[in-house]
Amino acid sequence: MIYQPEIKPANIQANIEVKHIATCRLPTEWGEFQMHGFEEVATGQDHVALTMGDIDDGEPVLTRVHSECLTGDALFSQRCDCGPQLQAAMQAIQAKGRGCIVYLRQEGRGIGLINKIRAYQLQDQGMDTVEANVALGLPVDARNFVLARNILHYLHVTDIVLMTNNPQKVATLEATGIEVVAREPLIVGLNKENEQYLQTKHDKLGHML
Ligand SMILES: Nc1nc2c(ncn2[C@@H]2O[C@H](COP(=O)(O)OP(=O)(O)OP(=O)(O)O)[C@@H](O)[C@H]2O)c(=O)[nH]1
Ligand SMILES: [Zn+2]
Repeated sequence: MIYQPEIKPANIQANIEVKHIATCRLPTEWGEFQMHGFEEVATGQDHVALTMGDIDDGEPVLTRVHSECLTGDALFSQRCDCGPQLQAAMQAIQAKGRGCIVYLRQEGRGIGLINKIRAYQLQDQGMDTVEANVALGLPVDARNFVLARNILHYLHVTDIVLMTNNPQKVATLEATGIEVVAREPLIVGLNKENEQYLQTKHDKLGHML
């Protein structure tokens, strides 16, 4: 438990039940993972987890809880650090031969792709990442991490070493019942385009950068 009292977890989050659908091999540039497909029971929204090695032996599992970022993860955007973080997490898991990536389809911190594009448009006009969401009448962070807990529990993972710079993610996961035994920073992908964005994440969202 590395909960820091000054960091408040997000409000008690709704339980989003998931069901496991299928699992396959996923050979990647960073080794072979198993890819597990899940669906939310209520909506059918899909999510995946990538795992490597034996993760159900009760030992803490090196884990990344990654939120979908189409622009950063797939389109090589330099507006954020998501793509390099995902890559670094996969590399770290390969180096250990054991770990888990929960890939949540909660694009744009949960506001969805189109709203993220709207928010980027406002950021092009001078707002920061927080101000843009507020100006759109949207939550700054609408993600639900109970979902991640449910996926981890399906995989028999209860104790994790979490790769993140976001202390609120640690606190929120702990509030869901996941034991975060340690945090590993993921400071990669800095560039001229995302300098200001990362500064805002540090100043307004408490990220440890
Ligand atoms: N609404 C909004 N979402 C963004 C923006 N930039 C990145 N995102 C989304 O933010 C999510 C990633 O969250 P981050 O705040 O970058 O990082 P984090 O997951 O909280 O913390 P780390 O574990 O350290 O990566 C992804 O879903 C991205 O699509 C933005 O300017 N506006
Ligand atoms: Zn991103």
